[in-house]
Amino acid sequence: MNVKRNITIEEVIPFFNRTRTDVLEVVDERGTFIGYFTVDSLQSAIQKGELSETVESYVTNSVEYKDHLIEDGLPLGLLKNYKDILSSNFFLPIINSLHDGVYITDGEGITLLVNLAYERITGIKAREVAGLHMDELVKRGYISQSISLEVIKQKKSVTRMQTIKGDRTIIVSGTPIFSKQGEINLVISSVRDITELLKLKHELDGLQYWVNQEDEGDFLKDEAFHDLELYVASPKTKELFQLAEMVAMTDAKVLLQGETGVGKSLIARFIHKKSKRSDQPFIEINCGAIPVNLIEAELFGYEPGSFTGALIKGKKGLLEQVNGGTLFLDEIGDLPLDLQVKLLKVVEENRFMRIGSTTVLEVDVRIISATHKDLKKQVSEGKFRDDLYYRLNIVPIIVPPLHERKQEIIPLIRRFLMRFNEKYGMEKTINIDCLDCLSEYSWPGNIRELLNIVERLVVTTLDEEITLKHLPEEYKHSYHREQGGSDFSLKERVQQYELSIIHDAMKKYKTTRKVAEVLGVSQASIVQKLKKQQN
Ligand SMILES: Nc1ncnc2c1ncn2[C@@H]1O[C@H](COP(=O)(O)OP(=O)(O)OP(=O)(O)O)[C@@H](O)[C@H]1O
Repeated sequence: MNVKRNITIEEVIPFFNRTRTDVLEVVDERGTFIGYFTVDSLQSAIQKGELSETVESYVTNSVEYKDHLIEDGLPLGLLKNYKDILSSNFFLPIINSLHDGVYITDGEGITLLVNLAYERITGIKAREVAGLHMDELVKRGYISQSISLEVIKQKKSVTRMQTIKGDRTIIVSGTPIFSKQGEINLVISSVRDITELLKLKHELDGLQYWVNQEDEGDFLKDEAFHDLELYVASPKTKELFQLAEMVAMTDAKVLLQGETGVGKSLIARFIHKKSKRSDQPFIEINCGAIPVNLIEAELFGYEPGSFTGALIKGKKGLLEQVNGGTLFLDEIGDLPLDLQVKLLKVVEENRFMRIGSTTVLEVDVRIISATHKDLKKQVSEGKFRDDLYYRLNIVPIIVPPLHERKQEIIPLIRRFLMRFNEKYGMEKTINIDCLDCLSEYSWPGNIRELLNIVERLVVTTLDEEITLKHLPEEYKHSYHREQGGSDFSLKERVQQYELSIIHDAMKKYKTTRKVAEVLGVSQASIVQKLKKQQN
């Protein structure tokens, strides 16, 4: 802070108050430095009653005052030595009183200061790292990645989520402090342990779930839900089941659409249970799983000796067996075109003939169909008859994939955990990081996959608590990728990355042969990598 040489002692007093300094620079009219005006001079001028004198008459040129000048709130002379400031009796207690961890490096990445909270959160002691370059810390394995170095490289603030000590999740935010010349003087990184926060978040999710349960009232208490072991864990799913309940009252044909494992069969059974046909049979046939030449015989039945391999007495088809009840045609998109014609007759008139018979049989069957394919596209490609499509699709019910109803993941895990604990007489729990990781996973196999992994974890985990280390690698890829770092070696990380590429490709191309072709490696290598991961 500088003052003009011709201002009076009286006028200079507020400058001392404002800047809390004890030395001011004095300049001439052109701004050229001519000396210092100190608080001692001020005192002596006041004692002498020379308040109307100019500061120039009290100017001193002694260089000892230079270090007392205040710049950016810090004494200029001391600015040369951050270590002294940072380790001063004034600064250390302040920084040690913070709940968040603080890590300070200079502009080169040399560790200057680590506070107590940092030691507590990371287990890394200040005396072990003081004076070390961040590169060295990474090399010695203290940390997997240095945020400070990234800040220095990018010349801007950087924030990352990291896993430390295997089970703690932390958020590290590094901020650069620039000099007037635009160079980085210091990098201040704050470290917050968010494990507890995540726990709270998931407890809240869990709570929300129970609140929803209360909210469901009679809807959930209905025994149809319990018989089917069906959980309604979000308003979206509730709407879906309310729609299903409404159509259950009628005989309207329902077409359920959605990815594999989302719960289409379950909804079909729910509709049946809620309908007036509930005490009649419910029969499910998977049109994609039965060989084409057998579907016809299965559905329509046949007369004695109508084809080679037929039973002597002939056979009742499913349509006859399910008379009065509900027939669920799963994977309807796989039904061959010639059978679609025959099915259309049943759908339109409730009439059909057994194979090898000329007698028309009449049945009263409700048909619910389902598909994971885009049936409309199949119609436009000539693979599915449009008349049949419109007949079956009176009420379309679209079941969204699990990754679109993320808030259901944790409640479902909890419910399935309870189910399998009960089934296997166990008392397993799942820790919060594991839940967090599973809630970030993409669930290509939807609820079926979730059900299977929870059962597998309950049965195969020896510890009482299921943690991240018990999860198969494929469930951890996106989690580690998202967190931008982990305590894994480079080799492990490369392997994880490689596997995530294979998994993404498997989702797209379905077969190991095609994936091998696309990725330019042998099929055996893909199979081997996937197998290795499962072991
Ligand atoms: N809301 C739910 N509550 C409890 N379990 C569910 C729920 N939805 C689905 N499931 C379970 O997930 C598994 C897969 O469901 P389902 O067989 O109905 O799926 P899908 O869509 O018919 O699959 P696909 O197309 O492969 O036949 C089943 O074990 C089912 O009981």
